[in-house]
Amino acid sequence: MSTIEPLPDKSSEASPGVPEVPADVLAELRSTWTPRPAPDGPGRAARHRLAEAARRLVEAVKLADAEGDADALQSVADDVSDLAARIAALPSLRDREPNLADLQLHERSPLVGAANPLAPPMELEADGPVIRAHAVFNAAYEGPLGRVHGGYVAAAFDEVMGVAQSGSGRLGMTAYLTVRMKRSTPLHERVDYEAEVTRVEGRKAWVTARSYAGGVLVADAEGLFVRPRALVLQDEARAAGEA
Ligand SMILES: CCCCCCCC(=O)SCCNC(=O)CCNC(=O)[C@H](O)C(C)(C)COP(=O)(O)OP(=O)(O)OC[C@H]1O[C@@H](n2cnc3c(N)ncnc32)[C@H](O)[C@@H]1OP(=O)(O)O
Repeated sequence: MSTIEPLPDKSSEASPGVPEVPADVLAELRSTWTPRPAPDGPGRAARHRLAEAARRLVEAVKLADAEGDADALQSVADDVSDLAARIAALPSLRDREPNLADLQLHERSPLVGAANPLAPPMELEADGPVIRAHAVFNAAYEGPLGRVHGGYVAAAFDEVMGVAQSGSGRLGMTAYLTVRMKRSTPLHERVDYEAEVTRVEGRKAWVTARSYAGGVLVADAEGLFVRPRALVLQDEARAAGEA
């Protein structure tokens, strides 16, 4: 198995075809995913703890043996069902307008959200124009035995690349995402990601990304992010108002 050099520091490199984005604009674009801050109060800390407990619960359920004690499984199914009802009876985000902290990707996303039990969660950081991330996928993400399911391999890329597109100076939606899975992505060990914008044309931005396990390239991806026409019209109206 060939290994590669540690991920290069590209923080000071400008790619041809990618406009220079002023630091303040970039900071604003990236404000929806800032690296995860400490919880802003005891309620949020408790919510993160609940999500982490739910992650352990999901993995434990996934691994529960059908050949074990059926009565014990029925009993914990009753307990989990009661717990779900207790949580659903607590005040819900469905009942109020979300605030900025609720809307942050690092809070709510199914890949990086600390409050979302579906998220491993991935950790994100900016290194100049390059977005780096890492994650450990537990047994709940298993596709082929001992390996991450291909859909989650692609989803992790979409998240990292969706953040990296801010290097284009604007945000768009994933129009296409092509992932080349060169090797299996392993469970239970750290997977590293890096992504950056490689080309910008009008409202289209192309982003490439790579993932590594133990320093070995396991997958790479290319995606097109398109700023929706409706948002472009809003941008133009705002710019005309400011002129
Ligand atoms: C706004 C910030 C959100 C951040 C989200 C981050 C990542 C995500 O996970 S997004 C969720 C998954 N993605 C989606 O749900 C996207 C669904 N699709 C859409 O909403 C629309 O098709 C959208 C926005 C991509 C394009 O729609 P629209 O604004 O009408 O653009 P449209 O006029 O059709 O196309 C614009 C240009 O893009 C090109 N284009 C659009 N889609 C594609 C595609 N799939 N492949 C190649 N080119 C495409 C068109 O050919 C056109 O090119 P040109 O200007 O050269 O003729």
